[in-house]
Amino acid sequence: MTHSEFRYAHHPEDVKRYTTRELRDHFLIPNLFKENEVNFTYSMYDRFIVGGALPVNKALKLETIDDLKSENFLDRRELGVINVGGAGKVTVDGKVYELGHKEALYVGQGNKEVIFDKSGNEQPYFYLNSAPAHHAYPTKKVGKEDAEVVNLGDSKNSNKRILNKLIVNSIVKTCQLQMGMTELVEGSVWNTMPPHTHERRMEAYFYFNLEEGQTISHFMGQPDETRHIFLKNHQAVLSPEWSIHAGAGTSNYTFIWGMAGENLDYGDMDKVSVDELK
Ligand SMILES: O=C[C@H](O)[C@@H](O)CC(=O)C(=O)O
Ligand SMILES: [Zn+2]
Repeated sequence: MTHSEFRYAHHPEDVKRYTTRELRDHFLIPNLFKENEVNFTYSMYDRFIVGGALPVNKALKLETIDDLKSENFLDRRELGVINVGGAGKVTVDGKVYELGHKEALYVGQGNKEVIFDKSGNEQPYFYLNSAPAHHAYPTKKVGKEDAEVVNLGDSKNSNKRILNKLIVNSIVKTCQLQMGMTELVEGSVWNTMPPHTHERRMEAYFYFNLEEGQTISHFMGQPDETRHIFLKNHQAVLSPEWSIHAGAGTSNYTFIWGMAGENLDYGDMDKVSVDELK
């Protein structure tokens, strides 16, 4: 079964007046994983789709949704998949890709049948990002050993983390999509601090590997007008092009970042220093 929810884009002047409830309704994606369902949130931020597929006792098909008005989901789109659970497999037009924990798959535009399933007894959790695409690039698996690893931060500033570029243009050809995974080292809690914006691209963060009973405060907003949203494990949040996107947990955690928009230049960021934040 497939569910989809629609989200409009927002003007930063309007968001200044949002209540906690409104911020959560518009930006937080609280329920990505439901048993035997594919759940999508279709946003007007670069028409980026955030989703989750949780095949428990049956395989799940990537079905089209009303918002697309296309016969197949990937007729005019590309898809990124990262498995944040146990061993799973994704079958793309008959070809099987085994995806272990923290492994990624790029699925090119034009593929008709995509099936998410378990590989054995373990429970896979497939996190999905999709963006409009105008060219069919080849489908490609990106395993842990294929990742481009960047060490960021230090324990003195509680932001020591390992950034893994997975679906980026130096590793796999894409039209718009960029995805990767950042792992916070034990004792470190801050991601993307110092923060940045990139008006050329929107972004979505998906937080996982957060221990039971812990929480993450995700920070958004223009650098001089910030707001926060408290998140639980397995929740995602949309980041408008005008917004910072950073977080601090009550413990360490891992998160997936996904972006789409004007360019494929990962390093195109407008950096903000911590003393500019308000
Ligand atoms: O535009 C890029 C993204 O915000 C992330 O890659 C940042 C991140 O993972 C980090 O600093 O921990
Ligand atoms: Zn960013």
